[in-house]
Amino acid sequence: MTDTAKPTGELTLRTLAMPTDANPAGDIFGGWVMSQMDLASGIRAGERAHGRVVTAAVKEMAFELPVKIGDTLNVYTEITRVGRTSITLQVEAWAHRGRHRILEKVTAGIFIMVALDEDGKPTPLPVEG
Ligand SMILES: CCCCCCCCCCCCCCCC(=O)SCCNC(=O)CCNC(=O)[C@H](O)C(C)(C)COP(=O)(O)OP(=O)(O)OC[C@H]1O[C@@H](n2cnc3c(N)ncnc32)[C@H](O)[C@@H]1OP(=O)(O)O
Repeated sequence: MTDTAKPTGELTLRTLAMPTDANPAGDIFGGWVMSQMDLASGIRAGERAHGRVVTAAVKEMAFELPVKIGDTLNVYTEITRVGRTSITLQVEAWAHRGRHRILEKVTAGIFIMVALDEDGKPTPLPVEG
Protein backbone atom coordinates (compact mmCIF):
# COMPACT_ATOMS: atom_id res chain seq x y z
CA MET A 1 0.00 0.00 0.00
CA THR A 2 1.41 3.36 -0.95
CA ASP A 3 0.60 6.80 0.42
CA THR A 4 -1.07 7.62 -2.89
CA ALA A 5 -3.41 4.59 -2.90
CA LYS A 6 -7.03 5.70 -3.02
CA PRO A 7 -10.35 3.86 -2.87
CA THR A 8 -12.15 3.14 -6.12
CA GLY A 9 -15.87 3.82 -6.35
CA GLU A 10 -18.52 5.53 -4.27
CA LEU A 11 -18.51 5.48 -0.48
CA THR A 12 -21.64 3.43 0.17
CA LEU A 13 -21.40 2.32 3.81
CA ARG A 14 -19.45 3.27 6.95
CA THR A 15 -19.55 1.43 10.26
CA LEU A 16 -17.50 0.84 13.38
CA ALA A 17 -15.78 -2.47 14.21
CA MET A 18 -16.88 -3.40 17.74
CA PRO A 19 -15.51 -5.93 20.26
CA THR A 20 -18.47 -8.25 19.58
CA ASP A 21 -17.28 -8.53 15.93
CA ALA A 22 -13.81 -9.78 16.92
CA ASN A 23 -12.12 -13.09 17.59
CA PRO A 24 -10.18 -13.67 20.87
CA ALA A 25 -7.02 -12.15 19.32
CA GLY A 26 -8.80 -8.86 18.59
CA ASP A 27 -9.04 -9.29 14.82
CA ILE A 28 -12.43 -8.65 13.28
CA PHE A 29 -14.07 -11.71 11.70
CA GLY A 30 -13.77 -11.86 7.92
CA GLY A 31 -17.43 -12.85 7.78
CA TRP A 32 -18.39 -9.57 9.44
CA VAL A 33 -16.37 -7.62 6.87
CA MET A 34 -17.99 -9.61 4.06
CA SER A 35 -21.45 -8.95 5.44
CA GLN A 36 -20.79 -5.19 5.42
CA MET A 37 -19.64 -5.48 1.79
CA ASP A 38 -22.79 -7.48 1.01
CA LEU A 39 -24.95 -4.76 2.59
CA ALA A 40 -23.17 -2.05 0.61
CA SER A 41 -23.66 -4.06 -2.59
CA GLY A 42 -27.35 -4.47 -1.73
CA ILE A 43 -27.78 -0.73 -1.15
CA ARG A 44 -25.99 0.30 -4.36
CA ALA A 45 -27.61 -2.38 -6.53
CA GLY A 46 -31.03 -1.81 -4.93
CA GLU A 47 -30.82 1.86 -5.83
CA ARG A 48 -29.90 0.95 -9.42
CA ALA A 49 -32.64 -1.69 -9.62
CA HIS A 50 -35.22 0.54 -7.90
CA GLY A 51 -36.21 -2.49 -5.86
CA ARG A 52 -35.28 -5.76 -4.25
CA VAL A 53 -31.99 -7.47 -5.07
CA VAL A 54 -30.22 -10.62 -3.86
CA THR A 55 -26.61 -11.67 -3.86
CA ALA A 56 -26.11 -14.28 -6.59
CA ALA A 57 -22.32 -14.66 -6.29
CA VAL A 58 -19.21 -13.30 -4.61
CA LYS A 59 -15.95 -13.72 -6.46
CA GLU A 60 -12.23 -13.25 -5.96
CA MET A 61 -12.08 -12.10 -2.38
CA ALA A 62 -8.84 -12.00 -0.43
CA PHE A 63 -8.19 -10.54 3.01
CA GLU A 64 -5.03 -8.44 2.64
CA LEU A 65 -4.90 -6.79 6.08
CA PRO A 66 -6.74 -7.31 9.37
CA VAL A 67 -9.50 -5.05 10.65
CA LYS A 68 -9.10 -4.20 14.35
CA ILE A 69 -11.56 -3.23 17.07
CA GLY A 70 -12.15 0.53 16.88
CA ASP A 71 -11.44 0.79 13.16
CA THR A 72 -14.05 2.49 11.00
CA LEU A 73 -14.84 0.28 8.01
CA ASN A 74 -15.52 2.21 4.82
CA VAL A 75 -17.04 0.25 1.93
CA TYR A 76 -16.77 1.61 -1.61
CA THR A 77 -18.77 0.23 -4.54
CA GLU A 78 -18.48 0.65 -8.27
CA ILE A 79 -20.94 -0.82 -10.75
CA THR A 80 -18.80 -2.42 -13.44
CA ARG A 81 -21.46 -4.22 -15.46
CA VAL A 82 -25.22 -4.13 -15.86
CA GLY A 83 -26.74 -7.23 -17.47
CA ARG A 84 -30.37 -8.08 -18.15
CA THR A 85 -31.21 -8.81 -14.49
CA SER A 86 -27.79 -8.72 -12.83
CA ILE A 87 -25.49 -5.99 -11.57
CA THR A 88 -21.76 -6.62 -11.08
CA LEU A 89 -19.97 -4.48 -8.52
CA GLN A 90 -16.33 -4.03 -7.61
CA VAL A 91 -16.38 -3.65 -3.83
CA GLU A 92 -13.51 -2.42 -1.67
CA ALA A 93 -13.32 -2.31 2.12
CA TRP A 94 -10.95 0.21 3.68
CA ALA A 95 -10.14 0.51 7.38
CA HIS A 96 -9.73 3.89 8.98
CA ARG A 97 -7.46 3.00 11.86
CA GLY A 98 -8.88 4.04 15.24
CA ARG A 99 -6.43 6.54 16.64
CA HIS A 100 -4.42 7.07 13.46
CA ARG A 101 -5.20 9.08 10.37
CA ILE A 102 -4.52 6.13 8.11
CA LEU A 103 -6.88 4.60 5.55
CA GLU A 104 -5.84 1.13 4.38
CA LYS A 105 -7.47 -1.27 1.93
CA VAL A 106 -8.21 -4.49 3.80
CA THR A 107 -10.10 -6.48 1.18
CA ALA A 108 -11.88 -6.29 -2.15
CA GLY A 109 -14.22 -8.50 -4.09
CA ILE A 110 -16.63 -8.78 -6.95
CA PHE A 111 -20.30 -9.05 -6.00
CA ILE A 112 -23.06 -10.04 -8.43
CA MET A 113 -26.52 -8.92 -7.41
CA VAL A 114 -29.76 -9.91 -9.17
CA ALA A 115 -32.97 -7.87 -9.29
CA LEU A 116 -36.07 -9.77 -8.22
CA ASP A 117 -39.77 -9.21 -8.80
CA GLU A 118 -42.47 -9.61 -6.17
CA ASP A 119 -42.50 -13.38 -6.74
CA GLY A 120 -38.76 -13.64 -6.10
CA LYS A 121 -37.91 -14.25 -9.77
CA PRO A 122 -35.14 -12.42 -11.66
CA THR A 123 -36.59 -9.35 -13.31
CA PRO A 124 -35.16 -7.01 -15.99
CA LEU A 125 -33.38 -3.94 -14.68
CA PRO A 126 -34.91 -0.57 -15.47
CA VAL A 127 -33.22 1.67 -17.98
CA GLU A 128 -30.96 4.08 -16.13
CA GLY A 129 -32.03 7.67 -15.89
C1 LIG B 1 -36.75 1.06 -3.78
C2 LIG B 1 -35.22 1.43 -3.67
C3 LIG B 1 -34.52 0.69 -2.64
C4 LIG B 1 -33.03 1.02 -2.58
C5 LIG B 1 -32.38 0.69 -1.30
C6 LIG B 1 -32.36 -0.77 -0.98
C7 LIG B 1 -31.61 -1.03 0.27
C8 LIG B 1 -31.78 -2.45 0.67
C9 LIG B 1 -30.50 -3.03 1.09
C10 LIG B 1 -30.66 -4.47 1.29
C11 LIG B 1 -29.33 -5.10 1.34
C12 LIG B 1 -29.45 -6.56 1.25
C13 LIG B 1 -28.21 -7.18 0.69
C14 LIG B 1 -28.13 -8.60 1.08
C15 LIG B 1 -28.64 -9.50 -0.02
C16 LIG B 1 -28.62 -10.92 0.40
O1 LIG B 1 -27.91 -11.33 1.27
S1 LIG B 1 -29.71 -11.94 -0.38
C17 LIG B 1 -29.47 -13.51 0.38
C18 LIG B 1 -28.42 -14.37 -0.29
N1 LIG B 1 -28.75 -14.67 -1.66
C19 LIG B 1 -29.75 -15.52 -2.00
O2 LIG B 1 -30.45 -16.07 -1.14
C20 LIG B 1 -29.94 -15.77 -3.46
C21 LIG B 1 -30.38 -17.20 -3.73
N2 LIG B 1 -30.33 -17.49 -5.17
C22 LIG B 1 -31.39 -17.21 -5.96
O3 LIG B 1 -32.46 -16.78 -5.52
C23 LIG B 1 -31.21 -17.46 -7.43
O4 LIG B 1 -30.14 -18.37 -7.64
C24 LIG B 1 -30.92 -16.15 -8.24
C25 LIG B 1 -29.68 -15.40 -7.70
C26 LIG B 1 -32.14 -15.23 -8.14
C27 LIG B 1 -30.65 -16.49 -9.70
O5 LIG B 1 -31.74 -17.24 -10.13
P1 LIG B 1 -31.66 -18.04 -11.53
O6 LIG B 1 -32.95 -18.76 -11.69
O7 LIG B 1 -30.39 -18.80 -11.58
O8 LIG B 1 -31.66 -16.85 -12.53
P2 LIG B 1 -31.04 -16.72 -13.99
O9 LIG B 1 -32.16 -16.15 -14.81
O10 LIG B 1 -30.39 -17.98 -14.47
O11 LIG B 1 -29.90 -15.64 -13.80
C28 LIG B 1 -30.24 -14.32 -13.44
C29 LIG B 1 -29.00 -13.47 -13.57
O12 LIG B 1 -28.08 -13.83 -12.55
C30 LIG B 1 -26.82 -14.13 -13.11
N3 LIG B 1 -26.22 -15.18 -12.28
C31 LIG B 1 -26.87 -16.17 -11.64
N4 LIG B 1 -25.99 -16.93 -10.97
C32 LIG B 1 -24.77 -16.38 -11.16
C33 LIG B 1 -23.44 -16.71 -10.74
N5 LIG B 1 -23.21 -17.77 -9.95
N6 LIG B 1 -22.44 -15.93 -11.14
C34 LIG B 1 -22.65 -14.87 -11.94
N7 LIG B 1 -23.88 -14.49 -12.38
C35 LIG B 1 -24.92 -15.25 -12.00
C36 LIG B 1 -27.11 -14.60 -14.52
O13 LIG B 1 -25.99 -14.47 -15.36
C37 LIG B 1 -28.24 -13.66 -14.89
O14 LIG B 1 -27.71 -12.39 -15.25
P3 LIG B 1 -28.32 -11.50 -16.50
O15 LIG B 1 -27.79 -12.11 -17.73
O16 LIG B 1 -29.81 -11.55 -16.40
O17 LIG B 1 -27.82 -10.10 -16.25
